[in-house]
Amino acid sequence: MLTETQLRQFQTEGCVTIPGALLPETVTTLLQESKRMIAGLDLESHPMTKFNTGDDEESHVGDDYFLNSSDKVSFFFEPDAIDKNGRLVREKETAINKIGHGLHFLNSEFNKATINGFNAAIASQIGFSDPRVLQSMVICKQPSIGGKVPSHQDAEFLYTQPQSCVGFWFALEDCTLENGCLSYVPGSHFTAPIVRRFVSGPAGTKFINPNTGQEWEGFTEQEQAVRENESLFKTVEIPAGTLVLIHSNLIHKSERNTSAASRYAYTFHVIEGESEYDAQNWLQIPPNKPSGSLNFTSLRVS
Ligand SMILES: O=C(O)CCC(=O)C(=O)O
Ligand SMILES: [Fe+2]
Repeated sequence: MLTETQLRQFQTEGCVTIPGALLPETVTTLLQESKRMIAGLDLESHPMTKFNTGDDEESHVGDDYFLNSSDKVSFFFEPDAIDKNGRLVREKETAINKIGHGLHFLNSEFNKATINGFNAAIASQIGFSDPRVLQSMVICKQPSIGGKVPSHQDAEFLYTQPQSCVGFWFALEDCTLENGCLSYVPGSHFTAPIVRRFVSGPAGTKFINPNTGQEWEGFTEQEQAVRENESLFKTVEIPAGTLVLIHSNLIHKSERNTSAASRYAYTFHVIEGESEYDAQNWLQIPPNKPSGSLNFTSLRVS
């Protein structure tokens, strides 16, 4: 449960940190599980998909491997861990950017950390009536090459009508100023409308203007100013075990990891079952998955 102060902060700022949300032993288990999954990754059969939310033209986010990962445990590499011939230039243990997007139902430890009474109670406190877990991932933020996540709003990627997605982000290692801190513009969930959407179609992935449906033409100067004005961002250092709640419309980002320490985090996104999940969203859940249940996994525990 959130305290009243935490709930108020989420409502007014669009983001709140909840220390001690995971027991230390759960943090250890989830970290071990992440590393076990990476140890089991067979490089020979991997398509070497890169994941890059930056503006790099070369990014391969359109790959089927990425688009079809909603019901899998898929591994995405840091762009800087792969040379121009597609070969890994690091050990796989320090080369993975993220693992996703079906951990919440395919891995029993991540399932327990996701579908439980604590998370369900928070979901109901922040206004969900039918909370559904849509996607989950481990973000590794590897030492020295862990890429920055440019400022964005999660609703750009997980668009529902009305907007409903909330990110539940758990630090599995301390998140510090050196290893890729999160920061956000407090209150931007009220002031910054969603002006672009990341969609997939026959021609691959792209950003479109949600109002016109046409290709997105870039931020206006005013929109850009908010997203690039460092003084508007509030930086949060986050001890391991802390939960961070991120509102669908909140402008947030994270920095490159320039340190020698990794910054593992587990995050899943919840949407309201009664909201319409848009058919153009890049992430589509195949019918009858996971394993015969409804499209999304209900966060309610019975
Ligand atoms: O972990 C990060 O660096 C970025 C996280 C993020 O943007 C999210 O979970 O929505
Ligand atoms: Fe995000």
